[in-house]
Amino acid sequence: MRISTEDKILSNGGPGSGKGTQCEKIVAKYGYTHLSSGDLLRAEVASGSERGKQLQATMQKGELVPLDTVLEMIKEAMIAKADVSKGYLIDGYPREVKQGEEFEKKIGAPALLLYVDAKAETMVKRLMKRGETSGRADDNEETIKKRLDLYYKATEPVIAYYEKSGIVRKINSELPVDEVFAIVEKAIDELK
Ligand SMILES: Nc1ncnc2c1ncn2[C@@H]1O[C@H](COP(=O)(O)OP(=O)(O)O)[C@@H](O)[C@H]1O
Ligand SMILES: Nc1ncnc2c1ncn2[C@H]1C[C@H](O)[C@@H](COP(=O)(O)OP(=O)(O)O)O1
Ligand SMILES: [Mg+2]
Repeated sequence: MRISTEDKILSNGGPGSGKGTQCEKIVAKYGYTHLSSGDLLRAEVASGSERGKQLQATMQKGELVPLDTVLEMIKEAMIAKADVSKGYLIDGYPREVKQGEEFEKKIGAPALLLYVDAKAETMVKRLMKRGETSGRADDNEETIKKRLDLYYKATEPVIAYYEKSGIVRKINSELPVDEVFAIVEKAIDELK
């Protein structure tokens, strides 16, 4: 499956930076198909499948699930929406450079990477707050710390990897949600 470049936007950034929040607003305004790797994985866990049980254990530890699993899920979800999609907004993928390389090989190059950026301190605060109601097994102090460490080690290099192709737009996510979205809108509108 190859999907044209202009039909793919990536949303990346640390845990709790605000990717999901901005993606929701993008979907409401632009009608893209939102595919969050974390949501896809949590749906698999919720299904109670054997594969889901293994994923659950990995996610609870704040680690990355195997590349093949997550790429296969994204690909399947893209195919399922191919007829109706006005373009895809892929959230939380790639989380390591290797995932980016495989994505380019199997699906194609993206047009834009929204780099949703917030300070570590801000992300921890937001995740602890989210944890009060999210019911997510990974929104606890210990796992948050591991996710942050892994983010700086494995995922930040992804941003540098895409900088080379000039598609990265850094979004200051320290601002209130609507102000963040104004920056996001500008980045997307520049594509047109
Ligand atoms: N710009 C913002 N200002 C304040 N709180 C925010 C902002 N963006 C997101 N949040 C809050 O931070 C938490 C994490 O946001 P979320 O979108 O789930 O992040 P991610 O998908 O990157 O983990 C949520 O509880 C959300 O309401
Ligand atoms: N692309 C990917 N590769 C490997 N593991 C992934 C993944 N996307 C998500 N996961 C796993 C590990 C993450 O810690 C967990 C939660 O992901 P998420 O919902 O995208 O987190 P958040 O939105 O808080 O950044 O799921
Ligand atoms: Mg999210």
